[in-house]
Amino acid sequence: MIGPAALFFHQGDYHNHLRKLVQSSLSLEAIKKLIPGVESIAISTLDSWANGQIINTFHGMKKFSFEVGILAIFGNLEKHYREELKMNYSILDKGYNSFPTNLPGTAYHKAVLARKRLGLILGEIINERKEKKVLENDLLGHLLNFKNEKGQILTEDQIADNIIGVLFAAQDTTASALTWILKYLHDNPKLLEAVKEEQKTIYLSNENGKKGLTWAQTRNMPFTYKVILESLRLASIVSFTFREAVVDVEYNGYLIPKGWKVMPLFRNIHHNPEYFNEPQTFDPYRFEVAPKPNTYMPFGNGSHSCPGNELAKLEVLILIHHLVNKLRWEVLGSGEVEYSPFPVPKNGLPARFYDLAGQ
Ligand code: HEM
Repeated sequence: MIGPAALFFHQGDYHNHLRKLVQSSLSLEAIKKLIPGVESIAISTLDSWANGQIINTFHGMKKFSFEVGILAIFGNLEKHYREELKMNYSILDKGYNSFPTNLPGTAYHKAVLARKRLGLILGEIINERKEKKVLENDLLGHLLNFKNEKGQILTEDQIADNIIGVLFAAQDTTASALTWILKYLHDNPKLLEAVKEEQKTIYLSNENGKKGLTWAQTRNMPFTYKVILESLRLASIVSFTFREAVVDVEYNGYLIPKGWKVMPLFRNIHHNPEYFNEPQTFDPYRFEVAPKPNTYMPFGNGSHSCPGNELAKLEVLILIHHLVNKLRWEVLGSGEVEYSPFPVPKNGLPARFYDLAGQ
């Protein structure tokens, strides 16, 4: 449903080539340039919540992370394309994990049709780009310009699968992280005050937000950054991954034979008291000391680790900056967790948001 040619389903040469393309479109140099765009998406997202109605925080954050994903992939894409992609992707999103009954009316069937339409829309965008012949530095530009050592280029299907793959990898993960951060800060008023203080100083130096955030400012939010690290540890959004033993491996006296599937459980490592004292306590200050090597892996590890981790942290910092400077929020939901499939506070953390200036 996501697309068989998406990079995370592959290894070897094809994976290496694609990973380089994705990595270079999400490098520090590339994401620096996205700051004004991400900021304007953050501001309009928050403005739409500020009237006190009940918001499903996770759904709201999903809209935000999707728009940021579109920006990183296509740069400034025309509005009608953005809307069509958004509408069809949300149908795909509802059906990709449903029981695969391909009968009219089922979520699965609707998702299959939406996936076909997404392929067509992406085809149109690709053709337009090719006609314009401009060399863009976004992910689509990198995918279109690729040629391997034999001079082969990527097919339209390979490009479409990888675009949908990146959107898939980027959306729920980042939205879940943001939702947990809002919950943890709400539950820990002293920590929220410390974040506010840090962000207020930056806001004031930007003439009450009249000037946009700079790259240097986003790299100098030490406490907010620790809140993000600790939220990723405690929530462990991607709680495990799959690997396959490519040779016989001996581990702790056990033999893992070649070909066996291995499932490293990041959450168990993140919640192990040997590595993180009182692991169930939300304590950003623990990150004043760097964790031991290989005990902190919210973005995975090795050749498939997350190429979007810097963009994810950047967009979270930007959203939190504007959130704490402009709004206060009341959480209405309980503390329970549900898996959809990523862990999210129950019912997406229903909350009311109020404009601080209007009070
Ligand atoms: C807080 C947000 C995020 C978290 C927690 C997260 C976590 C992860 C993890 C744990 C993996 C590795 C899975 C494995 O090893 O099997 C991964 C892979 C990946 N992530 Fe992220 N991610 C986040 C945001 C993003 C964003 C914003 C993007 C892109 C814009 C992205 C793109 C990818 C891609 C393309 C892969 C597959 C890499 C490969 O197979 O080589 N992620 N992510």
